Amino acid sequence: MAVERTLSIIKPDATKRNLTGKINAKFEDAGLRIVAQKRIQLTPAQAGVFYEVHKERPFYGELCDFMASGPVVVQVLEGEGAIAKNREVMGATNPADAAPGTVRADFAESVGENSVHGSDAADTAAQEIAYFFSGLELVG
Ligand SMILES: Nc1ncnc2c1ncn2[C@@H]1O[C@H](COP(=O)(O)OP(=O)(O)OP(=O)(O)O)[C@@H](O)[C@H]1O
Repeated sequence: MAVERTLSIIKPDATKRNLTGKINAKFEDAGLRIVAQKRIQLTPAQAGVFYEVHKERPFYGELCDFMASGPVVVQVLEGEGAIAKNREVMGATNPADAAPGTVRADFAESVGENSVHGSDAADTAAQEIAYFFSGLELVG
């Protein structure tokens, strides 16, 4: 399987509860290497651009406000099959459906405030990484 990179976000509900280290431990234990990482505060408009694909969904406004409600940690994870592996470690969108031991099963508060984001495909991963990181910030 090819080595891939994926964009991960530790969302405001998780940074607020000091869960960054525990979530990163799950990524690293699964063989994902954190090759770039920074803590930033998004504006609702910046969150809106990131989640543009969801703009027709009823929860779009709520989602943008939530993503701007506190700091997020944006990070690039690297490893074999990293995109699918990260989504496996994250668990289902709704924590009630997430498999035991996943980030969302252990930490998410609701379907909206669900602790993490992860890219869903190679093309979106490339776009999402470029939204937050410059080439200079990405070391192998
Ligand atoms: N019914 C809902 N009510 C409120 N927020 C929601 C709802 N469904 C999804 N969301 C929010 O929108 C995000 C994107 O939804 P999507 O269906 O793409 O889930 P996902 O692919 O598991 O999550 P992500 O894109 O964050 O990795 C979710 O992670 C969640 O924060």
